Amino acid sequence: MSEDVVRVTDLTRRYKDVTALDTISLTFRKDRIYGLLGRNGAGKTTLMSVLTAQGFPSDGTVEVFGEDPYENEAVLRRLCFIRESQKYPDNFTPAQAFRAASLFFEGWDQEFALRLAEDFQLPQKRQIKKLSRGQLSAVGIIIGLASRAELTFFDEPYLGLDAVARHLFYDHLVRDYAEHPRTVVLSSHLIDEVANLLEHVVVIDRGRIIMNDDAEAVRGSAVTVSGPAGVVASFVSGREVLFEERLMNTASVSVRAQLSVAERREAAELGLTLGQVSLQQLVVHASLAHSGGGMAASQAAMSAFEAEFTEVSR
Ligand SMILES: Nc1ncnc2c1ncn2[C@@H]1O[C@H](COP(=O)(O)OP(=O)(O)OP(=O)(O)O)[C@@H](O)[C@H]1O
Repeated sequence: MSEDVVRVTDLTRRYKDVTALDTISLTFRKDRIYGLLGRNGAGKTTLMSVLTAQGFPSDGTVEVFGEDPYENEAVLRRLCFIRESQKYPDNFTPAQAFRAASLFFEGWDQEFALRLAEDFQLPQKRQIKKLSRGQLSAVGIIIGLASRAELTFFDEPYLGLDAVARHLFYDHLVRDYAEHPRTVVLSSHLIDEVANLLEHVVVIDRGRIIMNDDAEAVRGSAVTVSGPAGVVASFVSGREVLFEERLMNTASVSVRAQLSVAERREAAELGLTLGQVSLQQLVVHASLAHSGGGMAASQAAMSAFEAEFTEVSR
């Protein structure tokens, strides 16, 4: 039996003159945590909307649990989609939202929901419309976690959440996932924060997939070499330079490379320092390159781009 819970083939989604998704194909496997990353307007929400039947393809096919999800109750009951701007019925309290969720999701764990509500310090009897922005996000996060849906989408779920609450979310997600494996698709601009959660990374840029790889493989695909500029230059010669920074006579150059033990030893003998390139930097570089930003970017350009890429409105 197939381990794919999602199978998308040549999916295109157009909104009038905007092509939000452009002939993309991908699969999401059972019991993995996916990061769905990309710049503003890349097409992430559109993809999640189509997969959860809240939007429909203009072209191509979408299968979720082997079936077309559109108006398919049996499939939709196995999905949970938590959006950035999640809406609830007027006058609902969190307690009522949890009750409604418990009726819909077979795997709902009320005890877990209450524990999460306590951790997030969520007033459960206050009307949702009176909650703060961060508390509203907490309601969505609790429903997303406690539903234990086989396929859970979190689309930038933490608008307004403070750093403590965001880390609570990450901790609970990882721990609960270990006990109750399922497929989670997390869209986020805070790549460094979520990097350690992700097992697989899908990056979309202007409606196209530009990266679809195991997170470990992505992380291991590059290295930063630092030291005297001339020595660094000759060590990285012939390799694809992702970005570089120079300060006086020293340089720090990130290159696409998986160095062998011998190469690492050689670097050490030359007095060079090797460092990891973060997932965020690699994703930003991929987006920058796809946007026509050229090959190697200066560190300043990278930083500016990174700030723009990871900016979240609060
Ligand atoms: N209902 C709509 N009508 C017209 N254009 C739309 C509609 N929804 C989305 N778009 C456009 O489709 C593109 C993809 O939007 P989408 O919301 O999927 O991006 P995103 O990757 O989720 O962005 P963000 O990170 O900013 O949330 C954008 O150019 C957006 O303006």
